[in-house]
Amino acid sequence: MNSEDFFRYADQHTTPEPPLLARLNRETHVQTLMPRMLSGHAQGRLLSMISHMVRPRRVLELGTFTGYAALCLAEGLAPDGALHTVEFNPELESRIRRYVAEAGLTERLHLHIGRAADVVPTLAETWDLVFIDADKINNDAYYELVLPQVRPGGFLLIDNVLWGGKVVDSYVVKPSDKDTHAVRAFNDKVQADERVENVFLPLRDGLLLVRKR
Ligand SMILES: C[S@@+](CC[C@H](N)C(=O)[O-])C[C@H]1O[C@@H](n2cnc3c(N)ncnc32)[C@H](O)[C@@H]1O
Repeated sequence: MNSEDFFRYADQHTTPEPPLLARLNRETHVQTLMPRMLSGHAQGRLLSMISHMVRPRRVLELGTFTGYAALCLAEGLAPDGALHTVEFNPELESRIRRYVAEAGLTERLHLHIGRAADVVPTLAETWDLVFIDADKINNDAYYELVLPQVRPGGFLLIDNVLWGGKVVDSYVVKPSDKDTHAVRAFNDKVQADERVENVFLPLRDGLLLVRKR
């Protein structure tokens, strides 16, 4: 049995996507150049489940893409909760806003078009839950930027920490492969970071679940 069989079985035993998300998933695959950036069915349901467990008042996402994960993370918001998401590609804006409106979240889901490093310092919030999923080479910069804004006991999720499997020791990384070096260094840093507790989930392309002490 290969890993495709395992992933298919896992999908078959995970609550299906809500219809709006299934439509956004399909539209993203038909109309965008890199649809595999979208979190997708199983990871999306995990983000929703974590959001329901945390019941966050304030959620931050870095890297919106078409808005799929933002909609999943918004599912568990507290009644007075709000989600801020940052995307630097303005071509994605109209689709994101259309789906946010269809989900009835226009008042609670705030899209910021700009670079994460520029937008985050302008948001005077204390975060209960943060999803870092933008340009991976800057994972560490975003982690250090947002960690002081996360409440003690709050959570961070960092996506693509397996980086297609290139993080494992047996993979020989070329010196020029800056992204892989950055993802490896970031994962090692979090593992040694006394400020947090962490669990590495080998779901999809790897999700690092971090709790600030
Ligand atoms: C992996 S995708 C996000 C997927 C989305 N979180 C989801 O799960 O459906 C990464 C996104 O980050 C955006 N991005 C890249 N660099 C960025 C930056 N410096 N600031 C904000 N967004 C950035 C890209 O344009 C892309 O849409």
